[in-house]
Amino acid sequence: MDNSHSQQQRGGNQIPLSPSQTPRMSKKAARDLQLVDSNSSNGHDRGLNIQVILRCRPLSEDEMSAKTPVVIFCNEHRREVSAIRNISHKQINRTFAFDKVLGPSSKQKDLYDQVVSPIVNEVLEGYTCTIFAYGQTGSGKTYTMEGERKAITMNGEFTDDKGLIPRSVQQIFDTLEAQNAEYSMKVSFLEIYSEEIMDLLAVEECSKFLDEKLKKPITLLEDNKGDVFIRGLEEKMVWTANEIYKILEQGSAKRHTAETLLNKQSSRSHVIFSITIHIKECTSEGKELFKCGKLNLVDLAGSENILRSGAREGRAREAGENNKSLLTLGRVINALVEHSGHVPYRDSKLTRLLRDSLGGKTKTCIIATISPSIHFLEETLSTLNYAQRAKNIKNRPEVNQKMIKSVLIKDLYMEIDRLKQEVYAAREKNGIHIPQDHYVNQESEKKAMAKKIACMGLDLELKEKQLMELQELYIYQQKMTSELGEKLERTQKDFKQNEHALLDLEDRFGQANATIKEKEYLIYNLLKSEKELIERALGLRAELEIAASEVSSLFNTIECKDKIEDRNKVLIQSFQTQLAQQLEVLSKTVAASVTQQEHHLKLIEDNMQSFASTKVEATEELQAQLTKLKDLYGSGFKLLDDLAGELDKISGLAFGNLNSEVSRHSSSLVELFKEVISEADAVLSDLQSNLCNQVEKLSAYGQQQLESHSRSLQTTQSISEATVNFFKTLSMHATKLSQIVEDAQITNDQKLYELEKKFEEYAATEERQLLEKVAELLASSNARKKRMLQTEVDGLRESDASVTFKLQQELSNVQGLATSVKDKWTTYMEKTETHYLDNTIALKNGKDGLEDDLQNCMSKARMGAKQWRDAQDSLLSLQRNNIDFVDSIVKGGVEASQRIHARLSSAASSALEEADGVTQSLLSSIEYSLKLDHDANGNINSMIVTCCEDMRKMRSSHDYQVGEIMENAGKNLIDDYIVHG
Ligand SMILES: Nc1ncnc2c1ncn2[C@@H]1O[C@H](COP(=O)(O)OP(=O)(O)OP(=O)(O)O)[C@@H](O)[C@H]1O
Repeated sequence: MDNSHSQQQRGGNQIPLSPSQTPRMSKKAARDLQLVDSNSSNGHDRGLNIQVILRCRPLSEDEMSAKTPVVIFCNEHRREVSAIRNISHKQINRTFAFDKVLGPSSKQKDLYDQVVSPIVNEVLEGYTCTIFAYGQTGSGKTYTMEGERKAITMNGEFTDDKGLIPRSVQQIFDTLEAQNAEYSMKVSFLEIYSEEIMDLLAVEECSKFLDEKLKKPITLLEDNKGDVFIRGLEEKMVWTANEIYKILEQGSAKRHTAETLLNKQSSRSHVIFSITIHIKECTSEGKELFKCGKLNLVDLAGSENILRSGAREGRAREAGENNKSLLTLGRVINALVEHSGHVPYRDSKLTRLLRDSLGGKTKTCIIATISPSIHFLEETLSTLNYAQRAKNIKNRPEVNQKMIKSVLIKDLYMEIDRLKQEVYAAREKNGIHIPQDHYVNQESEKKAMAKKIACMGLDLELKEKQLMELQELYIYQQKMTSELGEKLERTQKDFKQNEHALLDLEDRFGQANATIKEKEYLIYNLLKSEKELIERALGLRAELEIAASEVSSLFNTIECKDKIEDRNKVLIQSFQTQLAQQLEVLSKTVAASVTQQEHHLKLIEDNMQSFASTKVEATEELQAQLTKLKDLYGSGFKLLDDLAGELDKISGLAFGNLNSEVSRHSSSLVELFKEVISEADAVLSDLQSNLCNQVEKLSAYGQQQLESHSRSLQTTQSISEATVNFFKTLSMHATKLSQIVEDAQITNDQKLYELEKKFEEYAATEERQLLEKVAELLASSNARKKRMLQTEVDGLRESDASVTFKLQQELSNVQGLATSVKDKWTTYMEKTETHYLDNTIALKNGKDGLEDDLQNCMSKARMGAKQWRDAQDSLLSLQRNNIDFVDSIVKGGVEASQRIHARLSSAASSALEEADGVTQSLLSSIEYSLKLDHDANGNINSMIVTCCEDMRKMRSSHDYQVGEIMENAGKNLIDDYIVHG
């Protein structure tokens, strides 16, 4: 009937174990021992998901009386829980599935039977199992783990409200007793508060320092292999269930005492109650083995957030630390679910201690507790999310290795020795004394702790700074909150005012609705008509766009035309400038040629004048020589007359008979001389007349030359004048042409501007009219526009054609003018050539005549000389004939005659000599004159040839230039008007 009693009776079956002995230590020892049983073959080593149970508590009495709405609905059958909330602005409808769902009506027994009992059986099989209770404050964690405080009756019996811990304890003992097993059991009870571990089973040493010693702080350490163990944790051996209940009561009492001191600590601390069981087994070979099972029952702190839990100032750290454990637990769960490489077990003591329960070899169950109240919906959803995530964690549960008795005993002896040493050290010396290796370990731990403390100090400073910032933020937020509160109040006031206004507005709204309906009908009709209008307008717009595109193409054409006209203008201007340049060159060439010709003519004139003067001089010299000759002959004749008178006198005196003869001879001689003189006179007069004739001819020839040259000068001048006139006319025509082009352009521009203006006016008018009478005007408008455009285009074409015609006319005029000028030029050139040829012929004739005359003169002179020689011969023969005859008669007068003869001879020889000299000089003069003539002829010929050549060259170059210019101009103009056409 009393479980504790019955257990005490079976105390002899229980195995005493060291308080610090844990399954981890068993593992360590097992390395040196024989491995008896392997759990790898039992099929439980495969990944097994953590079991997650959802428990929803019922509404409390207060909540029920306040008619708190329920927002959580559990479907145990489908193992689903739904959070449903319907508010106008926000709608929540979420469903979560778990391994088991226990609704508000579920009892403690239901949970235990369905969930915990199988776990306890696993523990008794040698597994380590952990059960977490997770949820917000007041959701029923403690109720689930421990049960109602009044669950124990006055007789020490439990009511139906007892939690899973007492039920588990009861089941363990019941099972072991039923098996009649030999076992040992130890329990530990600790609390993690502000990341500090408190041993809830520690003995109170001194009531004086109750506060300090109330909970003995213990440390969490890791060995070299990273396994976690707790130094200084009390593990109490228990033999009966009642002992455990007492321990639980004591531990809870400690918690409650602290709670009164630290103000509701329970909801912010994590509590772990552990039961470790060693059960003896005998193999078939008779060997004694010990299997070890462990059950961890964890009541976690409330999962609500720090601010909501009301942590302030000094308690912020506490809340933060507890929250740190919870947050780390969450992060560990996330890391395990997401299979990330690093799992932050070491970040909190809770996760360090329960490392094996999360992703390790432990069988784990999480009981998530929630409230159905609407007020905790947010936290409830958070818990549900958290639990659902935790569902995905996989553990690989393993049965703890079994140990043989001897090893276990050896291990226990070692532990006893260690404890004895501690006791010995304590007895020998005052104060605290520990063994050497413990001291060394503690020192190293101290150093590590000091380092850690330094780091934590820095961390603390940082955290304090952050805290300050957060406090400031918090103050600011509070300020904001108060402001917002004020605003809210104001808004509420406004809201009330607005409510009245809203009612008015509602009335108005009703009226307006009716009006709107009427207007809607009107708008509908209007929209319909507007739609039709828009369709029509769109059609019209399309047509307008087409018209606009046509107009733009027309504008483009006109623009193109403008460009062509501009180009023509530029071409004409360039042609004009080119023509002016070439004309200038031509006029310069003509002027140069005229100057050259004038120069040539002057040269010819000078030459002719010099020739004429030379000729006149020569002729005068010749005349002078002839006169001299005449005088000489006259003096000779006079001398001869004198001699003859003397001879007459002598002969009259000496030879009377001879008078007749002498007079006969004399008369015959006189006659002869007269004849000779007359002949000589005739020859000389002939020569003189020839020379005069020649002079006349020369002067006539000079005159002729002068006349011809003045004629050619006149012709050249007239050619120059004609050319200048031609160019003047040409430039006048070019000016006219450019004027015509400019006029045409101006007219076109004007017309285009008018067209544009007209088009704009038309477009505007049309638009206006179109809006009024769209459909009717469309056809007429288009026709009008087309007509207008056609008219304008025709006008433009006509003007273009007229301009083209004018330009062609002007071009033909220019061409005709150029042809006539060319003809005139040719005629002038032919005339000039003819004149030059005539002049040349006349000059040649004159030259020939002159040569003939000179030849004639020469022959006459030769004849005169011959006659003179004949006369001399006749005289000599007459003298010889008369010598014998006169010898006798003129014997007396021989001497005189001889003297006379000698004198005559000397006179005759001197006369002959002089005559020869004169004749010689005459001949040389004639030769010089001939030479001069010849030279003059040569000069004149060469000059004429040069002139002719120059004229020919000039003519050909002028012809070519003028032809080329005219040809180019004609070509350009024709080309341009071909392009324009
Ligand atoms: N399933 C349930 N059925 C009936 N009553 C319950 C249930 N769960 C909780 N309660 C009641 O709700 C109250 C709060 O429960 P409990 O103290 O266990 O919450 P808690 O989560 O442990 O809170 P804290 O974290 O503050 O310790 C208790 O009075 C308890 O009796």
